[in-house]
Amino acid sequence: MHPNALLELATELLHRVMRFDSPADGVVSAFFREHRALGARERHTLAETTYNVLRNRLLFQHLAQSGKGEMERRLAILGWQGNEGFLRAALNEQEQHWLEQVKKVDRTSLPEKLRHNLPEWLAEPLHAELGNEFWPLVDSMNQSAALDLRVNTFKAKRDDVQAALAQANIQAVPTPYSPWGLRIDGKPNLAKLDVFTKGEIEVQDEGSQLLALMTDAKRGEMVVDFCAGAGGKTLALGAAMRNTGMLYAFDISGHRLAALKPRLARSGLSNVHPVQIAHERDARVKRLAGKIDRVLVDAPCSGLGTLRRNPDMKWRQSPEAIKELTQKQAAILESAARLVKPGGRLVYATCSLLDEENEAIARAFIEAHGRDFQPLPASEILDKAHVSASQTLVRDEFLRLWPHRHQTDGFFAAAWERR
Ligand SMILES: C[S@@+](CC[C@H](N)C(=O)[O-])C[C@H]1O[C@@H](n2cnc3c(N)ncnc32)[C@H](O)[C@@H]1O
Repeated sequence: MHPNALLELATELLHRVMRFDSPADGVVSAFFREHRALGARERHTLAETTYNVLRNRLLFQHLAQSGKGEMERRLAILGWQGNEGFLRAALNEQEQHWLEQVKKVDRTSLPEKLRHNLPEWLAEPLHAELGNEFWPLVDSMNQSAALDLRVNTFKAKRDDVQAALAQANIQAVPTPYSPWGLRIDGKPNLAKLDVFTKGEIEVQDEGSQLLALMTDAKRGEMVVDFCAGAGGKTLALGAAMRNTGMLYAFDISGHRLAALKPRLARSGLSNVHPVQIAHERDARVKRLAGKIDRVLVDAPCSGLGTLRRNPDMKWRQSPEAIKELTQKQAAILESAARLVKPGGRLVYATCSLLDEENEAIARAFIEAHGRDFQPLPASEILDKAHVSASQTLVRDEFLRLWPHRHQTDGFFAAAWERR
């Protein structure tokens, strides 16, 4: 493809993504389906350029002010993640000159907001919470995430999967905390590997694995994954239950639950029952009141812990949207709590970094239900689950994961036992 044609495609893709009306990964996939002739390297350049612009939006928009022509084209030039010579061949003389000038700007001398590339409403609470660790967090969120796998322990052992991957020239090392995890170097295509087609592995961030470990579902139990989505955690819970007992996967989204089906088929689990509910107070939920051993609420949240993978979230979220989410989170937790039987466990989790979606929800819950629910310290649960260095993963009684500290997405979890 002619260099300028690829740059034009990057420009068009940025136009679409930067409407911020739907998630960037979906927009990129739809764009690739429209342009089937694109080769792997071209797709890589387009996707990585887009993500680089999303990560550095404020900085690039500032730098782009000095250039001429379409804004999105200038942003694509600044964020280019392909061959440099190829890019140069796409630029006219004026653009080449502009780019040379822009490269000379001392970025370290720019105002803070152009260096952290976060909206102010997000930068402020993170700064207040983290102090000196704010900048390491910013750096870690601007890098792409490692590829983590969860070994399906119902079907395979971690060592054996690691050896099978090595045979396929894929180097994997055990994840530092989760006893189920392997971390892979690079982003190899896994879909055709035997270990994948036989259901011995699933792609899952180590932090997500730790949420399933916090739930500690056991053989023969009745378990509810209240917000199961496409079932990342459901599959981990089902494997921990050794395919026994009964695991309900609830969600209001039929298409997310549909995406669970092929994963279930690969996993070899037959103890999972996906149920599409209308809302958290659905009659099918009420029927199970007081009967469930473990309930995981992986609540809908701002997703701000996943900025390494979804940098568009920081531009698509707003304080108003988060406020609405917190009301939903409290309502879902309230309903889900009714399912738990005496002696049973309730886990509330998010992939958000914000106190208001995490500790604040957990504390309000315990304030209202302290008589019925006893907090369980996360470090004790994690120790029992053979998670290494559990003390480094918690704050107060809660699990609190940060990309810059733990090389996972940002996660929160609180656990209680029903008295
Ligand atoms: C964080 S995602 C779940 C991710 C999933 N647990 C996984 O591991 O892949 C939150 C899910 O909550 C679902 N949801 C939103 N409102 C809900 C409600 N009122 N009751 C149950 N699920 C809900 C969303 O459809 C979404 O799939």
